[in-house]
Amino acid sequence: MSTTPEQAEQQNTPEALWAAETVYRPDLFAGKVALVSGGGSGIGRATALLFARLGAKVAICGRTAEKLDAVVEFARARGAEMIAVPTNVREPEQVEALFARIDDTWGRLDCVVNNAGGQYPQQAIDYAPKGWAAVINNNLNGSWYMMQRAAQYWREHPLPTGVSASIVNVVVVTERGMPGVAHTVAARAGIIGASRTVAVEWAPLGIRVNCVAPGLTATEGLSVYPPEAVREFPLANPMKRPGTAMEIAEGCIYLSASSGRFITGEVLTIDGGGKLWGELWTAGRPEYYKLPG
Ligand SMILES: CCCCCCCCC/C=C/C(=O)SCCNC(=O)CCNC(=O)[C@H](O)C(C)(C)COP(=O)(O)OP(=O)(O)OC[C@H]1O[C@@H](n2cnc3c(N)ncnc32)[C@H](O)[C@@H]1OP(=O)(O)O
Ligand SMILES: NC(=O)C1=CN([C@@H]2O[C@H](COP(=O)(O)OP(=O)(O)OC[C@H]3O[C@@H](n4cnc5c(N)ncnc54)[C@H](OP(=O)(O)O)[C@@H]3O)[C@@H](O)[C@H]2O)C=CC1
Repeated sequence: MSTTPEQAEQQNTPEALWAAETVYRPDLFAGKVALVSGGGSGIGRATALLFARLGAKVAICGRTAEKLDAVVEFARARGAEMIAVPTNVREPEQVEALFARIDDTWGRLDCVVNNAGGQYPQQAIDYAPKGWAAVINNNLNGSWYMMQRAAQYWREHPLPTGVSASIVNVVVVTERGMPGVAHTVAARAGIIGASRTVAVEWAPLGIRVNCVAPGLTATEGLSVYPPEAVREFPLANPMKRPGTAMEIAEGCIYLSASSGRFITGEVLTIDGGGKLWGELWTAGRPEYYKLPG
């Protein structure tokens, strides 16, 4: 299947996501509650809408209330149960309030997709200490506060016997590094390491912890990259196309649902083979690496 960048963008609207084909059955998450961070746009919105289509009650969080409200309004108009809880995941007390709101609303939680994140492209040698700290805080600390609070929630409110709780952390592909975003690769490698560790520590609580590593995916998040880099992005994998938010969402659902019940501590890479072949210069291609001609 070939998808142009323009087609991938068209597939990122709420209407297209709601209508998109999915392999999952409509009642997969009936009676269950999912939390998706960064649910106001991109991969998070696609995942939240897919959970809702599959019968889950869904809480979405992010820093910008308007983006969250638009998703909730869209989903409720189609019969879904969804709430928006504006939250900066870097602030532990806001994370605390988020979990309190979910508990007050539904008294239950089954799945967390920790998708909120972001960075800026720059050659690493020029990072300011404040910039490095901001990216680490967003992607390592923020995701950690969410994971840890979720585990504490399940320790206090165990799910019925035989039902596992699931955390999916959306990271980046770390195997080859990624020029221009060393700060985020460091943060996400930290989350992968923490996930593998707590997958063992939290198994006695019935909690599975996995990661999804998207390759280049056509979302509004790409707007922070230089046009030269964005032009080259779709060529960064053997399929020579960007992934779609729905393709990443279906991976998150696979790990969150009973299909993932024997999977923990794993990283599911969804990148069209990008970690095997392809170049991704997020801050533009340096002169040294330019090809002749
Ligand atoms: C292999 C295949 C895989 C393929 C994988 C492909 C990966 C590429 C595609 C990835 C796509 C995505 O992740 S899409 C998601 C992208 N979306 C985003 O990244 C948006 C969210 N980003 C952010 O919020 C910001 O970038 C974040 C870094 C966290 C900044 O948060 P804050 O609000 O705390 O920070 P700010 O006040 O804005 O900035 C703090 C400092 O950071 C530095 N800073 C911030 N922006 C800067 C910039 N553009 N250039 C230089 N420096 C900057 C400065 O030092 C700032 O200090 P001052 O100088 O004092 O101001
Ligand atoms: N698109 C891609 O090619 C790839 C994306 N990823 C990762 O996937 C995830 C989703 O990105 P994508 O959908 O593409 O881009 P988006 O920019 O659309 O999504 C990021 C979301 O995270 C939210 N967010 C960011 N920081 C915080 C915070 N501190 N607290 C709460 N919410 C926050 C943003 O909302 P708000 O600003 O309102 O808070 C936004 O809705 C990110 O972690 C990204 O790094 C990984 C690899 C590739």
